[in-house]
Amino acid sequence: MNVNLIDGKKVSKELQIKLKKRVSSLRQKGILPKLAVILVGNNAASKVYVRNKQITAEKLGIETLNINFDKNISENELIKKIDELNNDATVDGILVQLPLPKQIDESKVTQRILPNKDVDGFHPVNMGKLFTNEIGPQPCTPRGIMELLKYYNLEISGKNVVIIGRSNIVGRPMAAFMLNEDATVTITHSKTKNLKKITRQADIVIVAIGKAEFIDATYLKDDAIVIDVGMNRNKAGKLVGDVNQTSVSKKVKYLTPVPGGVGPMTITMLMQQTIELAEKRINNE
Ligand SMILES: NC(=O)C1=CN([C@@H]2O[C@H](COP(=O)(O)OP(=O)(O)OC[C@H]3O[C@@H](n4cnc5c(N)ncnc54)[C@H](OP(=O)(O)O)[C@@H]3O)[C@@H](O)[C@H]2O)C=CC1
Ligand SMILES: Nc1nc(=O)c2c([nH]1)NC[C@@H]1CN(c3ccc(C(=O)N[C@@H](CCC(=O)O)C(=O)O)cc3)C=[N+]21
Ligand SMILES: [Mg+2]
Repeated sequence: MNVNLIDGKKVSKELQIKLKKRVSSLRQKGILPKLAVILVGNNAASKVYVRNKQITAEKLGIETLNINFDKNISENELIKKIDELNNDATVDGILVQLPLPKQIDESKVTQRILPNKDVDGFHPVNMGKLFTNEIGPQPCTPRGIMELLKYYNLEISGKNVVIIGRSNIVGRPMAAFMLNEDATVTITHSKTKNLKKITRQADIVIVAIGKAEFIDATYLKDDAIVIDVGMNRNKAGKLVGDVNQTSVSKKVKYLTPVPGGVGPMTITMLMQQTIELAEKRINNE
């Protein structure tokens, strides 16, 4: 059986045509949607993300404010900047790139961003809304994955979904999204025993562990749908996922490639959410 590649680049392009129109209509009303991005230090995955965000925002007409801090910045300095952006009426969305250096408490930073400027959907108020199936800003990567499954008409209701990884960025919110669509959800992590036994029963496997090409065909059943979230550099410096794509593509039914799968969708969802927050300016007037 030949694997079907899930083309995140193509789906992104299609969605971005609609987003561009929404930006134009905002700009006609005098609203310039604006996203502020804070990067501390220079994590490799974060740098890819920052670069691609910049390119896409320009293409769609979204204003960006890029703020770069040295990795030794204090927590107080970072908090001060967030407060400044919270109070800046021209800023619709604030995103702080994760991970942050050790001296900075990630949850403190996440909670400092006003929930109505929390374009990543990581604030506990917004996470709470997601887990109770209410509307609010949502984490972009899992939201993008849901869009991909919808685009390819892949059924979720009643399916066995196994998520590998329990980060606040991907694994945990992914579980909530899937539960909201009536999947039967299992979250696994580094303390999970017999991981293979669990993943081999999954109809849909979402891999977000941060280890280059860790998952091979032996973890999966024949007709599985595999979503590879990983964004790693291999020894040759090439961008690879958490899934051994060569091994897996001989076995499964659907697979997201790296690059060109989940990554572009994360960017597109971030743009969409920035627009959604900017559109609220009209409703709040
Ligand atoms: N494409 C995209 O848009 C995005 C890509 N990424 C990429 O996705 C990957 C994961 O990111 P993120 O979620 O932030 O990573 P984290 O490092 O925050 O979390 C990794 C998770 O994987 C679990 N884990 C690690 N090793 C194993 C193992 N051997 N078996 C089972 N579980 C394991 C950890 O378990 P424990 O909790 O026990 O430590 C942890 O829950 C990275 O490569 C990152 O760059 C991230 C965000 C967006
Ligand atoms: N607060 C926060 N939110 C995040 O969502 C977040 C973060 N911090 N920290 C870093 C990770 C990583 N991440 C990526 C998103 C898109 C690509 C991406 O565009 N990938 C392209 C790469 C193409 C290329 O340039 O080679 C692709 O997969 O096709 C990469 C990485 C978001 N993250
Ligand atoms: Mg830290």
